[in-house]
Amino acid sequence: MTHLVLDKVSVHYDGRPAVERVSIDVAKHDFVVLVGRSGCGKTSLLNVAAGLVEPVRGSATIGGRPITAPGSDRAVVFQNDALFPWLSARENVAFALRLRGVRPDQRARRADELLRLVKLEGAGDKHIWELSGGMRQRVGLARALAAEPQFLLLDEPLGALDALTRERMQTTLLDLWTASHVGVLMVTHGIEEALVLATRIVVLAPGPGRVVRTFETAFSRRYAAGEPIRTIKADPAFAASRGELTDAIFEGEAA
Ligand SMILES: Nc1ncnc2c1ncn2[C@@H]1O[C@H](COP(=O)(O)OP(=O)(O)OP(=O)(O)O)[C@@H](O)[C@H]1O
Repeated sequence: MTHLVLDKVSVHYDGRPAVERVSIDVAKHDFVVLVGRSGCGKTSLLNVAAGLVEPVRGSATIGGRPITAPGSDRAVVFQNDALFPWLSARENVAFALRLRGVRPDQRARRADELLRLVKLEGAGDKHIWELSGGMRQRVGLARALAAEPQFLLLDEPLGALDALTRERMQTTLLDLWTASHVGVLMVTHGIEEALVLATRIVVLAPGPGRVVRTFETAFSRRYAAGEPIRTIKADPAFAASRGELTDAIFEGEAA
């Protein structure tokens, strides 16, 4: 099985350490979430995985091959992803299909399949400026999946959304992850979001960024197995994990 592996990665900016010796292993079917206080290096690590930042020490590999640049095996989605506002939702997704070399006569059908996957069936003709924030973010995800990546790299993809839309998008993300068999590496500031989505949570601390705890979690697999998200969140085990994760994030911080 293909793994995306960061092995003892250190990142420096202008000679100053931002991340020290962090190791993360994402297999296909994993949903690994990075959490931690501001400045602990979450985005830097995602950028290493994306091939946008080169570590000063350690290695980043995918399927054993070094990551040296962005590649079609990884798709990145940011908080405010730039879609083309003058194109329709379908055309935005079709654009990514064109880059992949999909034949013109197949693009619209495939784009509609991807829009269906993110629950935007029927919105293909709408222009981006006609869509809500949550709908735009779903177009961004459909476009990312158009490249048929093995791994999705998500940097606060739901951060700009209102609380209710964000909650709904969490289950959309889980549905996508289940249906598309991609490995996910995601950054979030949301503690509950991390618990809902992750199969593994990596807690980082700043000064410089390092791993302080790793949690294996089962809530997202329970959702994937058919348990309703409300039931999962009402489980006392969920509240207990939330407390434990919060403690791990703020451990060592002056009260
Ligand atoms: N391009 C850059 N040039 C210089 N310093 C940088 C650069 N990018 C990040 N840093 C520094 O590296 C450290 C880690 O930043 P990074 O953005 O990876 O953390 P983060 O955990 O994602 O933060 P946040 O939660 O605030 O988004 C910070 O101290 C930041 O100031």
